[in-house]
Amino acid sequence: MTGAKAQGRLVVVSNRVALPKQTATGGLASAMRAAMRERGGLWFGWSGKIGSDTGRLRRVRDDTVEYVTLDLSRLDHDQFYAGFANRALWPLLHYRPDLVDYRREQLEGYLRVNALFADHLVQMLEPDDVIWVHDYHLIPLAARLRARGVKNRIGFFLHTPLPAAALLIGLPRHQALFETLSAYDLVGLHTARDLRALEDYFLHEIGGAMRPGGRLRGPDGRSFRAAVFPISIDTAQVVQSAREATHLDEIAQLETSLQDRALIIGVDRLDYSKGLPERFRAYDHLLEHRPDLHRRISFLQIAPPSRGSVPEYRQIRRELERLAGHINGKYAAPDWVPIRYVNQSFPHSLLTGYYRTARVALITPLRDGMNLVAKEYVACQDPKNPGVLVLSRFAGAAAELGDALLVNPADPAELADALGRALTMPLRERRQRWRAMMDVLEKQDIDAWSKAFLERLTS
Ligand SMILES: O=P(O)(O)OC[C@H]1O[C@H](O[C@H]2O[C@H](CO)[C@@H](O)[C@H](O)[C@H]2O)[C@H](O)[C@@H](O)[C@@H]1O
Ligand SMILES: O=c1ccn([C@@H]2O[C@H](COP(=O)(O)OP(=O)(O)O)[C@@H](O)[C@H]2O)c(=O)[nH]1
Repeated sequence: MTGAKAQGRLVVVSNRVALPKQTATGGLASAMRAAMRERGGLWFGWSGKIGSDTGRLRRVRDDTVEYVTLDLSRLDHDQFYAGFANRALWPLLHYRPDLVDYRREQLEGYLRVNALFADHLVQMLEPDDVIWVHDYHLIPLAARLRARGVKNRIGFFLHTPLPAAALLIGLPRHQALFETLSAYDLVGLHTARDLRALEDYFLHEIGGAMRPGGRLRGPDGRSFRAAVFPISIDTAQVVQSAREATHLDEIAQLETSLQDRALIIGVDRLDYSKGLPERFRAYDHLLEHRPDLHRRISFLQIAPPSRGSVPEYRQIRRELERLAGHINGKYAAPDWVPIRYVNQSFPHSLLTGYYRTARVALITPLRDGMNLVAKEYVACQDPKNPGVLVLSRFAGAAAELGDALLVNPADPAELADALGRALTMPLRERRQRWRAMMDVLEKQDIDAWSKAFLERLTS
């Protein structure tokens, strides 16, 4: 970090901002909160509020971080956040072209809000600031800043997967959007697969080139670096939080309610990318084929509602209610409920206790940029008696956590087998797998991630 610090204040820009004392249910907010705590600086983004006008600024200071947030008007919110970002880009980036609902006026709203972010930001910037922009909501922001004369170093990190170029080109006006990445100095991605997709897109779809030294050149002649920086968690803090949570009343209550049954846990925003219906069907499959497990296990799925203004999210919520009801109706006994399905968010400190109580974590997104819950689950385990992580091959975390039981989430039988194996895994094997994953998380924590990115950006 020293290299970056010498170059001035850190200015983070993201749509979602983790304001002090707010429960942050998304990984970007959780991770950047931890990263900003270490470094300090300015964090600029959406306030999370819809006002009568776009543009009202709110300022809060908390220790070393100054938060400046912007209200969005209903129209801007609907076109930018609930529209182009989450009805066109999100499904595209998660390999779901069938769900992409592209509308030109929403793209225009998206570009308008990016220009507005640039207008406000320009007024707050100092010449030595290092600017770090986050995620698919703000892809064209650097181009808008450059057009306003900003010469500072600007980095971009994509928190979602980047799908194959063949999918990216299906988006109308894709080049006008994605070629603006060349206005950044550095573009960071979670995995080598995402980086390959970016290179392939620039080299083979839009007439870019690879320059000697590995910089990518866009068709506009600007060049930038692109590299892999897998995001992580504040490992030491999460370990400590899980130890402390063992004393919480809520954890004792959960343990009492389990009556010695093994707890399986899932924690996901209610999002179609998280593979929740497939997971519920796999659990159904397990109960159907393993009657010996009835009454001996309990599955807690925490799924806080997310992006409720987007129709696909309301639909997945209805589908899951139906599936949970179906499974409980089929197998429940007067003293046993197979699925506890909870549409509520919990403070991070309490979640760490739930993770530690669980014998198995079932984390099976169809596609996920990283999935920090997987990493948090591992960090929260009791080293003497760790639980088992069942993890989708298609979560970015699988690239680093190869000692989890890796599964294809689309196959309920494969998933059910992995779950059965996790529930009976001998202690020795659980410890070996946990130790190998913990070694990764102790070395690659959130601090190492932000240092690596910022050092590369400022070198
Ligand atoms: O801001 P929301 O619309 O409420 O959504 C929450 C966040 O979801 C996505 O998170 C991603 O970032 C995580 C950290 O890198 C990563 O582990 C996960 O795989 C991603 O899904 C989204 O990318 C964020 O912008 C949202 O804030
Ligand atoms: O009730 C909840 C549910 C989730 N989270 C946190 O939200 C983040 C979710 O990040 P992840 O990368 O797994 O997925 P995303 O939601 O960003 O797609 C993790 O830090 C969770 O601990 C939380 O604090 N409370």
